[in-house]
Amino acid sequence: MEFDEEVFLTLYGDKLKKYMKDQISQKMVKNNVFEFDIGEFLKNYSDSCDINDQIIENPKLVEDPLLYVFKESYIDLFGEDEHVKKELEKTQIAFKNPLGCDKKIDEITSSEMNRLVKFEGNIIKAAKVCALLKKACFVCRACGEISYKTIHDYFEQPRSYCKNQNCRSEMSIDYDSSAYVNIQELEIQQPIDLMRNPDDPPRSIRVFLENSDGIYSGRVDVVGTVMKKLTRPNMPVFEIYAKSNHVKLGESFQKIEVKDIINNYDLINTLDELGKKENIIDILSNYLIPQIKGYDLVKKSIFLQQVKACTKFLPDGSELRKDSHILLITDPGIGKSTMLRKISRLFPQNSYASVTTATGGGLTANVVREATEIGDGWVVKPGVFVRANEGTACIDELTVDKNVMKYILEAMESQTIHVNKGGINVKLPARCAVLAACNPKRGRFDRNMGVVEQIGIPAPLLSRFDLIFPLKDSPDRRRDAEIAEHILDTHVETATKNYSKVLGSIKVDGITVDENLIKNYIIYARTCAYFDENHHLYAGEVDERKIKSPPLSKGAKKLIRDYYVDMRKLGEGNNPVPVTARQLEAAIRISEMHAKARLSRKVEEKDAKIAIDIIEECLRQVAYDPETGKFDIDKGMGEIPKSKVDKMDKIVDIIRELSVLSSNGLADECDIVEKASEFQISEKDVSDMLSKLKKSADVFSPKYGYYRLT
Ligand SMILES: Nc1ncnc2c1ncn2[C@@H]1O[C@H](COP(=O)(O)OP(=O)(O)OP(=O)(O)O)[C@@H](O)[C@H]1O
Repeated sequence: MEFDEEVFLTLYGDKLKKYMKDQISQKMVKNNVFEFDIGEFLKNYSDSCDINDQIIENPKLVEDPLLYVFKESYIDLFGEDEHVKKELEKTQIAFKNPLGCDKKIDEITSSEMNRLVKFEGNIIKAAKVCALLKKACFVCRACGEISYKTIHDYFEQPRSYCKNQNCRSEMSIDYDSSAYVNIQELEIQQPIDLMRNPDDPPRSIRVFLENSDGIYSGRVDVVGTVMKKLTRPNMPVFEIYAKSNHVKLGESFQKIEVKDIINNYDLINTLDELGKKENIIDILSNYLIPQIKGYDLVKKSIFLQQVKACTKFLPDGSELRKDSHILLITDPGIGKSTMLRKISRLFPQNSYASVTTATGGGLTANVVREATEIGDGWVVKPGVFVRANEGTACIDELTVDKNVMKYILEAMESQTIHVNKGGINVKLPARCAVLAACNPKRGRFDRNMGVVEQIGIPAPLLSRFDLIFPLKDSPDRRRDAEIAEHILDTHVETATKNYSKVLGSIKVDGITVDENLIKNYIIYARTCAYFDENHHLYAGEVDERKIKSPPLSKGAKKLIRDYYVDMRKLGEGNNPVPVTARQLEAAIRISEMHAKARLSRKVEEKDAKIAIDIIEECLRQVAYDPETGKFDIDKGMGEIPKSKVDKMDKIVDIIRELSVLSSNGLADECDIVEKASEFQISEKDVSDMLSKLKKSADVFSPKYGYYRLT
């Protein structure tokens, strides 16, 4: 359809003028950009629906007549003086809500050239914001004629010739009188949930975003014109890119999904019915990772982690962490990678990475030099934690690289990633739960050693995990037979595509529960959409501060407080310190998750009881000191346990005493061992502690077998 400006203005000029006058008087033009909301216009003028097609087909050609109408509307409203004239010359049109041009990134091909498209994707690269010459002011050096010309194609040298009949000479650009806009170069990747095959390499497209305030991460909706750029001087080969002046941070995935849920009354009734079942959390969590048999408490904790705790904001607007981080330390081959991969595919915001292949920057964010068209080449590349914002970052083989663990600490506590390099200084949101997994230091658990000595994770990072599950692979005839049966059934069902016993859906009192229903249930619980009073809030732009969520009941508060105080009491005197404030907050978070997971309007005592039981079970497995028979949180969080600290002090006293008594000021290791045995400290413990004291430079060994204090 050939575009004719005259015909366009004849057909739509009056309606556009009326619409624009209404819009201009309602909201001032921001950054010289008038957002023309096509959908909104058609609501007012449904008989002009052809305009939508005209705009999609010829976005560049339509801009000028739209601008002409805009200027007329503006002058009708505010009159015209030199200032208004100058401002109007800088104005541009941004298209919003075009109808019928939604594309997936892998569908944006040469057939879309010069057309308007709408697509969504994740920002995987973002350069710094620069200034773009948008409206060139051309001056004729011969006769002084001045004209303005919008630059549509960045890669063509702008040219203009004098319109004066007697002149017609080429004009030159007056850069000082030209109009500029912010521009940012982005690379946007197709989200995994929009891919036909999630295992295919995702497509990405370069986007030049005009009027950008600086956007560096997140899932975005883009409206833009498909353009081309010559890639080689001597071959007609072009790279496709999108030129946009309207990018909107996409609403988080669950908010989009929850809109579908709250409009589906049958689904709401089904979910509400499920929430009433007595042991619904156990049923759903056990079915969450069907291919793995057993580890019910781990699966329950992972299920609750997906539900997330309540969103709470402090008066200063900062958010209290609602994500519980979970660490699995497992013997080889028990299914940790399978569990992480399964969770990473549950929702688009969930991401998976293995530290064997990911760098610290790859997990958090990188600022690197790359070939960009604009800017000085520095680009921000959001990592797994940023891409998992509002979801879960599944990090496998956590301990294979000590350097990587340093990067993760900030992300897990502050839930933001701060990058400041190459002139780019931004804070990226990383409000995600972490589900991490690793093997013990020596590859598998040594039954003679405490768990924490075998973890190899620095204490500050270890203490960020609400729950730590050491999973040992101990041969057990009955359990091994069950797992073997389960694995065999899994293989048979995947081979025959007959998902029945292991991978098929389950019945809960007549309700068929499949993976899709579980996802909906988790979103329904996570967003508290089961509170009717939240439904209208999810209909439009969601303000999380207004979402109602289950408050802690008096009984639950008392239970958590008493648990904390009782366990802290165990730390009195010479006893090890059993819990810290972090475990208290973990108890609050997990109680809230459990209440939400059963669609309860209140966090009750039973939720707090279960949360405390889960935490105690972890403490028992990780922080329990077999020698003293007590909980020692320092042991569980990677510090040296109290009992070891007592023994360590004793060894130091012995070295001090023997050094003073000996002629050369050194304590002989044999004498240390003999003296230590009087305090029930074994030779192995003496040797361990001497090596720890040497490593911490508390003792010095000038020659083999002899020690003195530093
Ligand atoms: N309890 C289980 N139930 C069902 N399948 C299991 C179980 N444990 C292990 N498997 C199977 O064993 C295989 C190994 O699992 P996976 O690769 O996840 O182990 P891993 O713990 O990651 O091993 P590694 O620590 O060596 O990486 C997978 O095919 C998994 O399905």
